[in-house]
Amino acid sequence: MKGEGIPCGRSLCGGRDAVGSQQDSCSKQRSAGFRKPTAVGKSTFARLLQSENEDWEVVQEPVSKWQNVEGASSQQTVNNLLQMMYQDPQRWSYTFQTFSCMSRMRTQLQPPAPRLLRPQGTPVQVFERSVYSDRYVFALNMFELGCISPTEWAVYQGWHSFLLEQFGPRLQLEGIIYLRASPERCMDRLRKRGRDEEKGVELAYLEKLHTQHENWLVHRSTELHFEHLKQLPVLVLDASVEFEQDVGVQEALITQVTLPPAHLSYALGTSKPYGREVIKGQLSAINAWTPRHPCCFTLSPDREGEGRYSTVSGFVTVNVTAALFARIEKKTRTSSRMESFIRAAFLFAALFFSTGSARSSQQITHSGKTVKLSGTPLQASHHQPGGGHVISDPSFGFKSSAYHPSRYPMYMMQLYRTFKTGDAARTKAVSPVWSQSADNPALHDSDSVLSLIAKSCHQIGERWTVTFDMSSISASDDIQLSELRFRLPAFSSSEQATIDIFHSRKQPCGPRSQTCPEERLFLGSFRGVPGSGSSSWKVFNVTALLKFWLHQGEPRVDVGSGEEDTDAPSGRVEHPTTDRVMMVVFSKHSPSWGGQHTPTLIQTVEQSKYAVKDRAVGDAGQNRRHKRNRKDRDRVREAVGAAATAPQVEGEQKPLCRKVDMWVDFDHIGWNEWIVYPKRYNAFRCAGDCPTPVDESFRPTNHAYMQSLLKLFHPDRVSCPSCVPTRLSSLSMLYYESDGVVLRHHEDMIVEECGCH
Ligand SMILES: Nc1ncnc2c1ncn2[C@@H]1O[C@H](COP(=O)(O)OP(=O)(O)O)[C@@H](O)[C@H]1O
Ligand SMILES: Nc1nc2c(ncn2[C@H]2C[C@H](O)[C@@H](COP(=O)(O)O)O2)c(=O)[nH]1
Repeated sequence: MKGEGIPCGRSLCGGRDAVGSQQDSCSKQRSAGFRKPTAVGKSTFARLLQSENEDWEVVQEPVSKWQNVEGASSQQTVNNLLQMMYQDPQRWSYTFQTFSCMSRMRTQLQPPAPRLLRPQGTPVQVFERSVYSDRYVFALNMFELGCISPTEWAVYQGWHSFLLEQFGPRLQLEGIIYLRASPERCMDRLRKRGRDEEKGVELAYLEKLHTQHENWLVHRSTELHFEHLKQLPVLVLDASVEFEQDVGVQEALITQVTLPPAHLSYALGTSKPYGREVIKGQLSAINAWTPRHPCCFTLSPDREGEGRYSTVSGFVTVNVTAALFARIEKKTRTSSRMESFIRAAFLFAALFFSTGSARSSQQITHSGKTVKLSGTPLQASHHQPGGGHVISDPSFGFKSSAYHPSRYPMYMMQLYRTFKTGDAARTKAVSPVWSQSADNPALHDSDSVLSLIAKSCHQIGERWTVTFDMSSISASDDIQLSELRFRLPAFSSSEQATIDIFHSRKQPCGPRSQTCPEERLFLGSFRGVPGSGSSSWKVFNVTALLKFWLHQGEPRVDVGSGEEDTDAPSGRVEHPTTDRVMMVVFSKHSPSWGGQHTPTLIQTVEQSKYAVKDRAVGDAGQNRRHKRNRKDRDRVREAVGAAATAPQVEGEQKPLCRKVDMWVDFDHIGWNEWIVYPKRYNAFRCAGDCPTPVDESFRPTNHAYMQSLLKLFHPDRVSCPSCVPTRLSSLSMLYYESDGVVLRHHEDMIVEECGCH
């Protein structure tokens, strides 16, 4: 194993070649110029995170301490251990790892900054690397390179395990963010940084470090010695993108870190006393956020026995940051704010990598006891040359991307996030945080939010014309609020603007037609003052205008050819629309408006052009899909709660009716391309026998009770009552519909309770 895969041009551990067999093997296996790797952009990204939210504290890696090792008295000679390690790795690697690990330990143990201990807020500590990367990346790497001898490695591991056990939960993390970029990209950034000590670092070394990170965080093949670490959620971000200057990419990355799991706030925000089962259910809901990889938040065994959690005061409701790291804690047990805060410690484990992928998850700590959350890939975002982003399969780079070609509307992601966080009572309320009409009570009745990107936007002097395809808004939508939003510098700098709004839908056209006839309907016009307010989004309430058009209006029809630009008057300026000009419609589906019922998920799927597109593939595709579906079904089956699927030992009593896990991964059912969030959720299901006679705890109907009595007295006459869902809850989903993205609540998606009926 030692030195395996290491380029061996020159010795990495130069200078010690002649010292014994261990050193010999080292010198043979290591390539020359081993210097330090890294520079993926951890510090840069960490600064970004910190600037995003004042509740976040980024604790930097103590590199300066390594560069200036002070003697016992601070007057003594100062040594640059980092440089010594790079210059003579064989001599200094063990010493370096001892020192780096101790300094990391100190950093992780230090109390959070006082500003984080305010009574409000949801503090999160973010560490640049940790005692775990010290061992499972760097020290291991040095050992494999032969720069640390087997004896040194054994000694290192001995004290590392001992100390970590001693400090226990104080050193535990709640999540890992793996910034992933190719070794080549890291090399570029390392050169750009131009640190003296790193001048001799070669690509081969970065590649080796890359492999260590991949083994630990992606392939999960590194042997770990701490149970909690095995469950630790890992969010992989594509750090190869140039995010330093690009606000859009920054937003996309930050959103991935902070996007909350579905139902998190619900889980943490209600005010009833919690029983263990309730907590479990809530945790499962939180887990819904973590698609793809089984498991996540579970109660640790030591919590199981307790049976009852505290009231709501025992919970910290976290806003965005809670997404990754929520710590359930009981105020009655915690003596200080410091103990009770949400210590969402990230480890910037990653440094040097190839194309990105994402896993995310978390661990909740409750006064030293832990509830673990392990995770799944989040969407990784590629920056497109055109300035937009596409969301691709998180495992891109390893398997084919499934991405939606259109821009992933940041606004909707934020709205989803806000909505989830504010979904305290799992009502149908839509959080108005992102709306200027925040105090509009009508919003609380909305059950869907549709965002439409303008098809075009142009300006002639003070007159602005925006065109949307409104076909996805139906008369049965009871519009609660509609906002026209602009984020265009030219618009913001205008003193006055007259805005004309059009609806237009391209007519179906022949396969060869370039220009299809286009019918434009004039919705209305209004005057506004864009320059007011400091927000970058200029928002206008167009609810009345849209309602009028939908229900009473006699729209003016303006038939165009699709080539209207040709006779455009001079002075006309076209503006970009993606993420810049949009209409957001909050509505409630009302049968009274259109005589229909709220669309069921089945109707939604049937009407979805994405789903239709999927069905339209030819026979070959069909066959492939069938095969895949079979595989997927198998996978789904695997994901179903182990307890429920475990084979029954003959004669052993079957478990009684209860709720068990049933993970629905939208990828596995071919819906991943149109569902944005969640990618996976725990729908639960009911499994087990109904006893005869059935008792109250199974919430039987009278009929079921009678049936169970009959079964008791005449076993052959009737079957037992069935174990079925007796209470279901809704799931909020963000998905593409027509040309927009919609946030909608679908009823009866999650089993809350099972019983015998
Ligand atoms: N996403 C990025 N795009 C372009 N340059 C970057 C990016 N991230 C970091 N850099 C640059 O790369 C160099 C190393 O970044 P730094 O944040 O110090 O890395 P690390 O903390 O991981 O060692 C710096 O010069 C920084 O300006
Ligand atoms: N041999 C080790 N080198 C390490 C360790 N931790 C960090 N480093 C190196 C890598 C860089 O040269 C420098 C700091 O890196 P950043 O990329 O974070 O700026 O220190 C270690 O544990 N062992």
